[in-house]
Amino acid sequence: MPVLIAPQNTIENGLEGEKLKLDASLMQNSSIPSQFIWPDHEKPCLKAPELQVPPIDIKAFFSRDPQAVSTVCEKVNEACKKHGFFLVVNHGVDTKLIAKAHKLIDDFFSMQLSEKQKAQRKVGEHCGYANSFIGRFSSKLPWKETLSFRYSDDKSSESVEDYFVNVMGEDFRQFGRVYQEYCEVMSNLSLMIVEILGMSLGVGREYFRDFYEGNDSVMRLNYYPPCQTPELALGTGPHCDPTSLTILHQDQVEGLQVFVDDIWYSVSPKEDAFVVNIGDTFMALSNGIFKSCLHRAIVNNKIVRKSLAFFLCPNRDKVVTPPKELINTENPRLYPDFTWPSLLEFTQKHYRADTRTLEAFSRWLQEKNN
Ligand SMILES: C=C1C[C@]23C[C@H]1CC[C@H]2[C@]1(C)CCC[C@@](C)(C(=O)O)[C@H]1[C@@H]3C(=O)O
Ligand SMILES: O=C(O)CCC(=O)C(=O)O
Ligand SMILES: [Fe+2]
Repeated sequence: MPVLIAPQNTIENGLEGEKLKLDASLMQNSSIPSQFIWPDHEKPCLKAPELQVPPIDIKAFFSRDPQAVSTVCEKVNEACKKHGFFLVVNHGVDTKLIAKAHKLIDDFFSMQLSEKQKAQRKVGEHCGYANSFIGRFSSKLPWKETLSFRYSDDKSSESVEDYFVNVMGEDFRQFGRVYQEYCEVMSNLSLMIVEILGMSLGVGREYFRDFYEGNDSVMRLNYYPPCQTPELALGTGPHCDPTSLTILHQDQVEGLQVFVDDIWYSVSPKEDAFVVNIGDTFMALSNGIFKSCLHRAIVNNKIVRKSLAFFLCPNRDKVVTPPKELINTENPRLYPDFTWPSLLEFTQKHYRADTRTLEAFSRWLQEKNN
C-alpha cells in the first residue's frame, strides 16, 4: 500500500519544502522540480478528444412531465453506468453567485503565501490551505494550490462564514458569507440530483434524498497556476473522488479529463453547466451499479485555471449500505458497510485516491476488524 505521508524531515519542514512551494519564482522557472514531474505512463496528453456527456435538464425533470422525467432518467442511467459523469443545465443557480465564487478564488490565491498559510491544512486533516501538497506526498506532486472547508447542513455546526472569520480574521466575513451561500445552493442542488439518481436506479425519489439530508460536505477551491512544462506536470493527478457526488464548476479554461475505455477524454468548460460525477461512496451505495471513474486536471503554460468543487458527503453517522433492491444474484454485495469518516481517514492517512480505493479500503477495514 503506497505510503501517503512523506517523511516529515525531508519535504515539509526542510529546505526542500520551501523550494517546492508554488510561487512566482517556481512558475517562471523553465524547468520544474522533479517532484512535480509525473512518470511517463502518467504524463498528460494535452490534446484529448471530447467526452460526450449528456446535459441533464433539472428544470424539466422537476416539471414532473412524465416524458421529461423518463428522458432524464435514461440519460443519467446510461452515463452513470458507463463513466459516472454528466452535465447539469437549467439548474437555476444564480450566475452572479457563481461569478462571485470564482472571483474570490482569485482574491484568495493572489495573496501573500504567509497570509494564505493562516489557513494551512494540518497533516491528517482535509480542510485548509494546501500548496503543492508537500508534506502529504513525496512524489508526483500536483501543480495546484487548494483551499478546502467543511459545509454542514446542520445549523448547529460552525458555518462557513464563522470558519473564515476564525481562521482568516474579521476581514473575511463577507468572503465566508459568499461561500456559505454557494454551499447552501450546492447542497440543495445535490439533493435534487440524488433524487434523479434514485429514480434512475429504480429506488424512488426519496431514498437517497433522505440519506443526504443533513449532509456534512466538503467545498474545495482549486487554483492551478501556469506551468512552463505542462506536458510533464498534472494539476490534479488521476483519481476517483472518494466522496459521494461532485458538483464542479470550471472557469473557462480547459483542464478536466476523464479516463473512459482506456482513453483520456476532455470535458470542456460550459459556463451554464455544472459537471457532476459519481464518487466512490455513491458507487458503494449503488452496489457498484453507478461508476466512480478516474479523472484528472491538466495545466497550461499561459493562464491560471480555477475550479469550484462541492463534494457531497453524508452525515458522519450514516452507514453506507445499498438499498436491498440493488442487491440480487446478478448484483451480489460488492463492498462492506462503512461510514464516510472511516473512508476519509483512509484516504487522508493511508492511501492516495485512485481506481482501487474502495478495494484497498475494504481490505484495510477487514484487517482493522480482525
Ligand atoms: C475529501 C476529499 C479528499 C480530496 C478532496 C475531497 C474529495 C476529493 C479528494 C481528492 C481531490 C482526490 C484526489 C487526491 C486529493 C489528495 C487531491 O488531489 O486533492 C484528494 C483530496 C484530499 O485528500 O485532500
Ligand atoms: O479541477 C478540476 O477540473 C477537477 C478537480 C478534481 O477532480 C477534484 O478536485 O477532485
Ligand atoms: Fe476529482
